[in-house]
Parts: sequence; structure tokens; C-alpha cells
Amino acid sequence: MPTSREDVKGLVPLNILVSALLTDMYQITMSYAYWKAGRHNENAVFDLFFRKCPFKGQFAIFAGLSEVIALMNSFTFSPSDIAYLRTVLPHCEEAFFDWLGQLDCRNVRLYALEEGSLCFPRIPLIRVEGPLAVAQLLETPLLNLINYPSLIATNAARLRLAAGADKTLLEFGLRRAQGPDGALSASRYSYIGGFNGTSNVLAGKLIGVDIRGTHAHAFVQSYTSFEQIKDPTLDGKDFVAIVKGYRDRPVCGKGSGSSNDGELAAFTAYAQAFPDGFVALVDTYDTLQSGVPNFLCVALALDDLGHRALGCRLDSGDLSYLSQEVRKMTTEAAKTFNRPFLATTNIVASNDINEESLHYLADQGHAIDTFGIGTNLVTCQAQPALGCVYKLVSIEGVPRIKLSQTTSKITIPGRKAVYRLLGADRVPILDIMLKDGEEPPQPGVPILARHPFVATKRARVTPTQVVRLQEMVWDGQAGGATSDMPTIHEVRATVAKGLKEIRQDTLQRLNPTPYKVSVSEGLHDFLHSLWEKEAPIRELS
Ligand SMILES: Nc1ncnc2c1ncn2[C@@H]1O[C@H](COP(=O)(O)OP(=O)(O)OP(=O)(O)O)[C@@H](O)[C@H]1O
Ligand SMILES: O=P(O)(O)OC[C@H]1O[C@H](OP(=O)(O)OP(=O)(O)O)[C@H](O)[C@@H]1O
Ligand SMILES: O=C(O)c1cccnc1
Ligand SMILES: [Mg+2]
Repeated sequence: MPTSREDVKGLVPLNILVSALLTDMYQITMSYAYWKAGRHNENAVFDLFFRKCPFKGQFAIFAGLSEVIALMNSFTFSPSDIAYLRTVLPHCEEAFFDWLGQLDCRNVRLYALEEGSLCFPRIPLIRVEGPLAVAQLLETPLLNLINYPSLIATNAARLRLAAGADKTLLEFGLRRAQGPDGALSASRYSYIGGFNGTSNVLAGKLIGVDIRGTHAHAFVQSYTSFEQIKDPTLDGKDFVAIVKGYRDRPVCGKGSGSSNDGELAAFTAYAQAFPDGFVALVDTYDTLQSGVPNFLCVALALDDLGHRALGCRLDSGDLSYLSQEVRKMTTEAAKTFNRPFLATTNIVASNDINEESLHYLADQGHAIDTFGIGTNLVTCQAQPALGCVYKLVSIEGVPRIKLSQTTSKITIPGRKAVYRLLGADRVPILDIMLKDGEEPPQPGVPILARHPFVATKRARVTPTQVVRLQEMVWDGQAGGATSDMPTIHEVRATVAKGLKEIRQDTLQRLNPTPYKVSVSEGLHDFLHSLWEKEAPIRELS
């Protein structure tokens, strides 16, 4: 086990801030109290789960696991961390700090869902088993490492569902994200959730997400005339003259005389720099009167030299109307100039796009091929946090329950096994939690599945397949991570597979059907007996 961050072998957290000290103060004070009482090494089991799906939906995507493993791998308080903690907890005994300074995750085991799995309320996404104090200290960093990744992956998946499988989705949120870490996580986990790429260059380098981009208004504004183009050539030909030749011909009946020459010069210069990667931002002055005719001039000139323009980007206005008008113009130009490729030119749209606007566009009709989505994706404006919690469910082998006036906040006690029961065509029917030691469900054998809290909600299920949802992913005693972490591409494929297999009415925007999460008869009875045992009986007078 490592003794300092520098010694760590294998996976380390992407963000240097992720460490044992990135925690809430109460984790340290509780650890001291556990230590002082001699309880720090008692065997504890914690479950990490959420109670309500985000975005008024009925599903979520589990993400962030590989960073959790990276934390486990490097979890240690450095000498300077310990020196700092001494200053904030001056009354704590010196031996506590000695003990804290040698802590690591060698006695911890983690069981988790596969990263990228579809997940549902109350199902433990991660189960942590280990010495009470260490497992307690892991609460805050684990929640931090799972909540936002899972939220953003879910948000991205919802945007993918709203846009349709055939659209290209690009994450453009770096400038609006909650700091550098929020931005990098957004790029990574939106890719996992179904986006195709990001504008974030660092995400390309560090994580391997495909990076893409167009250009900004500044590039167009910076040109006022063709005089700013010092060298008019492309491939040894007078490219500027070819572009101007198209400018002087009616392109789709629009443009001549009314288009902006500075904009045309800007497009020309950009095409000289990227003859095979030309995408024009067409809304700087007037999309239909200037931007699109200018785009067509440059696209035609490029084609004369054997280069294919990629498309144009709309960043304002009614994207439904404008995209359809752009498509009409490019289709007409394709006919007029006998250049069929123009009819399928890629129309990119950006500007405050969110799930609602994607549904609105789908309802209204549009001709957009690619959506660039920033602010609403990375800030998860519709729901800025996922409420994963981390609850003690067993201590020294004794199952523990947490009661609440709010039934949904009652925890399901004890170490549990979690299964997904599949019906015909591998469609999941429900998830079921069993008490530790209960016989796993068997294909073809009926099992009674009960709602944990509503006695009347129960169903007998005969699965055709049974999938165990949690696998051991960290075994400190056996050297740490139990297998190599999947690549982001593999996790993305897991998300896509889960979304394809689930009942589609669970995914729909309006009135999605809740997915059933249940407990076995044995766990149901146990939960309710412990509930009764722990709940005080009120005295009424
Ligand atoms: N969490 C749960 N665990 C186990 N059984 C449940 C759960 N929730 C509901 N049930 C039971 O599953 C059955 C179907 O419940 P559901 O709420 O889906 O009703 P439905 O709308 O009539 O069914 P469906 O949508 O499948 O046609 C009922 O018998 C109900 O009691
Ligand atoms: O709208 P988002 O989903 O966040 O997508 C990213 C936005 O960032 C860029 O411009 P910026 O917003 O900086 O300026 P502009 O809208 O005034 O062009 C881009 O043109 C989009 O509008
Ligand atoms: O490449 C783009 O078009 C882009 C990148 C970031 C933000 N807005 C747009
Ligand atoms: Mg904007």
C-alpha cells in the first residue's frame, strides 16, 4: 500500500484534489470518537444509493466508479495533512494522529454495479465493507465522486433520448461549467451518457474523448474585407477569385448584393486554413441574407478544388425555422450547381439548448444534424444535484436500520445481494434485494417480490434470466482493484445497452413508468421487524 501520493502505483485520481482530506470535518471527528472508544476497527457495512431519480425521470446512470477505485488506491493522509489536522484538533491524543497517518484501504472491500449501468432508487450502487472508521471516512469523497458523474451521465442520456439516435451531440460547456473539475467531468461523463464529443481539448488529451469544434463570432467580426487576406491562394489556385466568382452569381436567389463581405472574407480565410474541415458560423450578421449565401460561395469554391465543406452552425434565432430554411437553400444550391453534397450539408445548432428545447424542436420539425450543448448540460440546470446518500446498514455483523418520519428515508438494513430479474428478450422486470445468505433467484423459478414499504404492492416474478448487479470491485487484502477499469468507450457501450434493453416507457419524458425496486419476502419481514423493534411506541394521552 502506498505511503504517499507519489508512491501510488496504478490508477490515481484524475484530479489532484481528490484525496483522503477532501472530506467533511465530521468524518474526522467521528473517526476520533470511534478511535477513542476503541471501535475504529469494528466491521462496518455502508450502502451508497439515491432515493429519487433526477430530472423528474424514472432512471439514472451509475458513473464515477473508476475514480472511486483510484481514490481507494491512493487513500492516505500525507504527513502535511496530519500536521494540519493536529492544528484543527489540538485536544486529540497524539496516538490518534499516528493511527490516522498510517490508514489506507487495505482492509476495505467494495461491491458495485457495473459503471454505466441503469440504476434505480434504493438499490445500493456501492457497498463498502471494512473497518468502521475507514468506511466512515470514505462517505464524503465517495458521494462526491459518484453524485455529479452519475447526474451528468443521466442528463446526457436524456438529451440523447430527446435528440434521437441519429443526431451528433457535442458538449460545449467548458466556459460555463462549475470550475475546471466540473468541466472535465462534464466532458467525460456526457460522452459516457451518449454524447459524441466535446470542445474541451484537455478532455481529449487526458480522457480520450473525441474533440470537435467550429469557430466563434470573433473570427467573423475580425474580418472587414478581402484586403485582409494577404495570400489569396489555396492549392496553388486563386481561391479568393473563385469565391468572389460565386459571390457575383445568384446563389439560391439570395445573397447577391446583400451579403456581408467581411463575413465572406472570414469564411474564405477559414477555409484556406481548414479546406477539409470547414464549418461556417452563419449568424453573425444575418443568417439567411448573408451567412448562408456566404457559406455556399465558399463551399462551392472548395468543391471546385476537390475539398468538401462540412457544414454551417446556427447560434441564435428560431432554430426550427432557420434550420429548415438553411436546408431549403442548400438543397436548391445543390440542384442549381449540380453539387449533391450540398443538400446533406451538416447543420449544427447551438445556443442554450436543453432537453425541453430538443423536444420542442422535434415537435416543430427541424433540419439540424448536430447539437452543441453547453450550459444546460454541464450545470444540470434542470436538477443541479443527485441526492446519493451513504448509510450504515450493518455493524459487527448486526444489521442496522435508520428510521424516519418520511418513509422513503428509512434504510434497508443489513448486507444485501441485489439482482435484476429479466423477462423475455432480456427486458428487465424489476430489481430485487435479498438478505445476505438467502438463495439467489433462479431462472424459471417464481419468486415473490415485495415493495419494501407498501404491503399491498407485491408481485410473483418468474425470471427468464437473473443478473447479479453488484460485483466485488476492490479487495484491499487481495491487492486492490479486482480487475482493470473499463475504458470510457466500454462504459458508453454499457449505457447504450442498458437504455436499449429497458422498457421504453420507463425512459419517456411524460409520465414515465416507474421501474420496480423490491425486496424478497425474507428481507421485507426482517426490515419490518427491525423497524418495529427500533421505533419507540408513542404514549398518547
Ligand atoms: N416495488 C414493487 N415491488 C414488487 N411489486 C410491486 C412493486 N410495485 C408494484 N408492484 C406490484 O406489481 C404489480 C404491477 O404494478 P404496477 O404498479 O406496474 O401496476 P400496473 O400499472 O397495473 O402494471 P403494468 O404497468 O405492469 O401493467 C402489482 O401487483 C403491484 O402490486
Ligand atoms: O449556449 P450553450 O448551450 O451554453 O452553448 C455554448 C455557447 O457558447 C458559445 O457562445 P457564447 O454563449 O459564449 O456566446 P453567444 O451565445 O453570445 O454567441 C456558443 O456559440 C454557444 O452559444
Ligand atoms: O466549437 C464550437 O462551435 C463551440 C465551442 C465551445 C462553445 N461554443 C461553441
Ligand atoms: Mg450563448
